Amino acid sequence: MLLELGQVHLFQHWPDPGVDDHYKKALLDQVDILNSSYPGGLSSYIKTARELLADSKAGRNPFDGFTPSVPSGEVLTFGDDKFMQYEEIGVKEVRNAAFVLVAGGLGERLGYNGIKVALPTETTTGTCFLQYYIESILALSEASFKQAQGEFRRDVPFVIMTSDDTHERTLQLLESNAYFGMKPTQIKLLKQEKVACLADNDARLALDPNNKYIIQTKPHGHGDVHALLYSSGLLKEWKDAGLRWVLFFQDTNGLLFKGIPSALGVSASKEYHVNSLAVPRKAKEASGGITKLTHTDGREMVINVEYNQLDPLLRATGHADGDSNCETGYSPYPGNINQLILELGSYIDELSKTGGAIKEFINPKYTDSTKTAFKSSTRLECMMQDYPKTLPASARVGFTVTEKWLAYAPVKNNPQDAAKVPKGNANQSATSGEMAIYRANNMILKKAGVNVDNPVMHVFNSQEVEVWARVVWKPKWAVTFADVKNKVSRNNSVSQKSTLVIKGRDIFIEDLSLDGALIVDSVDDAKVKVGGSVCNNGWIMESIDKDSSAFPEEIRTRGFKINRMEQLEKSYGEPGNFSLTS
Ligand SMILES: O=c1ccn([C@@H]2O[C@H](COP(=O)(O)OP(=O)(O)O[C@H]3OC[C@@H](O)[C@H](O)[C@H]3O)[C@@H](O)[C@H]2O)c(=O)[nH]1
Ligand SMILES: [Mg+2]
Repeated sequence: MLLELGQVHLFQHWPDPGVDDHYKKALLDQVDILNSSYPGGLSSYIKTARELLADSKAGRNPFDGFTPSVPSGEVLTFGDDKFMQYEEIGVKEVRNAAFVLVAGGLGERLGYNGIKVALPTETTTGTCFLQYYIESILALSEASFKQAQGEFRRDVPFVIMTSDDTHERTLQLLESNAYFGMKPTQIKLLKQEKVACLADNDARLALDPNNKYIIQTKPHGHGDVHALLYSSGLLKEWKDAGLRWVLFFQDTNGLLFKGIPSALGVSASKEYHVNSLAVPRKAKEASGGITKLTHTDGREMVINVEYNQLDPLLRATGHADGDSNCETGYSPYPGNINQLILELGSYIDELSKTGGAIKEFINPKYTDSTKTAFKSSTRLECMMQDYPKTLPASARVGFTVTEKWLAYAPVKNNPQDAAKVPKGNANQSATSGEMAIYRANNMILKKAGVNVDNPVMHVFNSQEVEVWARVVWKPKWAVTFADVKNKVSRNNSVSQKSTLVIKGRDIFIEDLSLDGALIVDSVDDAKVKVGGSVCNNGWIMESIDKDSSAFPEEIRTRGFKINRMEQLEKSYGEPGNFSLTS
């Protein structure tokens, strides 16, 4: 097969039989993996690569013939009637959903030594991303099944796509934490394989510079998730079990689940086959723009245009300013946060046609303008949000825009790069990601009638951030705004220096005046009223030096530590009614 595919160079340097046989066999084992893990096998990979390499050499781009324009979608405002209705519908639908986390990326921009899902979302409680995701899925499904009295309770499936870079450590994180409360059978890990590198325009496979019996490989991108789900047989299993929705999300967004219920409500109400979540986007931010593309032949699609392609596309189609803000101070194109909600039936139909293959792209770096040689080997790549590109015109493809403070604060940049982000654009660092969680929780409490102090500005790791009271709650306390409103009543106030951690489910905040740190926990059958005046020295945030070896990497990367001076900590371990009033 390899000879037919023009890959004779892989063998030309081979010594006589009997020499290095075991390396030669290993090469063929590797070929076997590369062949079986790609939809259509290596022949399909090489064919596509030749086409895309020829297009790239000729300077044809995938957007040729398309004109971009601003699409219209569902725009939500946190806390209004429509938002709350969608949340209610969305929670109901969770029992028919499966969740998929793509976590195969190394996070080169972040430069963290561990896996990204092990990073703390915030350091008040130290909850890591994976724990937050799992507890959110559990809390949402609990809320969903509660509404469906008597209905068969299934375990809402959770899939994590890993890669060789993340697989072992993800598994270890789950195992050493008892799967954060999920049943081990509820979670499936699917590992993506890397793809073969290409050495030249003829798509000759590249050999590892240090070992001529190994084909060099690189990541193929998060688009692999579709082929993996399809070939795993899980989609069919889910369909047979009556599921309707598959929700995709990424590895480091501490606000991720705040936008899920309403967006799922939008999907269900509008019967969207594809619903992408978006937030207002600042020009030049590293997030793709949701764009309507109209082709000269009449074709139309609403699709993500990746951040590195938006500016050239706009310039090539008569927008001299390229990727720039409009009069609103934002890019007119909503920013893709890569949380996708797919309707399972149409998803399976589509993947049955494509085998899970996603439209790919190639990005070779040429040595010179003749475009005959590459600086280093290249490979095909694909993105999960490109799934709609092959859909028929009849597909219902929409998107939902929510406020940025509510739904998106990823941790993607290391402190040095985050400090260079233009003022007004998101830092996307561990520092800003943590602050965004406190801000969102304060904003939500404020909307529910709590008197919260305004934030103060602080500089940590050379980034200026708003510091609000450190308010954190477990997902089981509230998954929707209606839950928050139900658990907060009368006159409450929280000062800026405060820390409020709510760990139990039935904790009711009533006439609380907090100026300090308060941590409340309770078992599920305890009902606790939290009120009165709580005043203590609290937990103070102190700047630290990001280069000081005195602190672990998780702390250095945010530029502050929490000094736990004094707190009121209460835990209710027995069922019954309790009241904390001081
Ligand atoms: O091969 C891969 C690459 C990445 N991933 C995962 O895919 C997710 C996204 O990866 P990155 O964080 O590198 O993505 P980027 O920041 O480059 O862009 C992504 O998020 C922001 C959106 O606006 C972009 O449209 C989207 O492509 C992560 O969860 C990562 O772990 C894989 O699972 N496999
Ligand atoms: Mg990336």
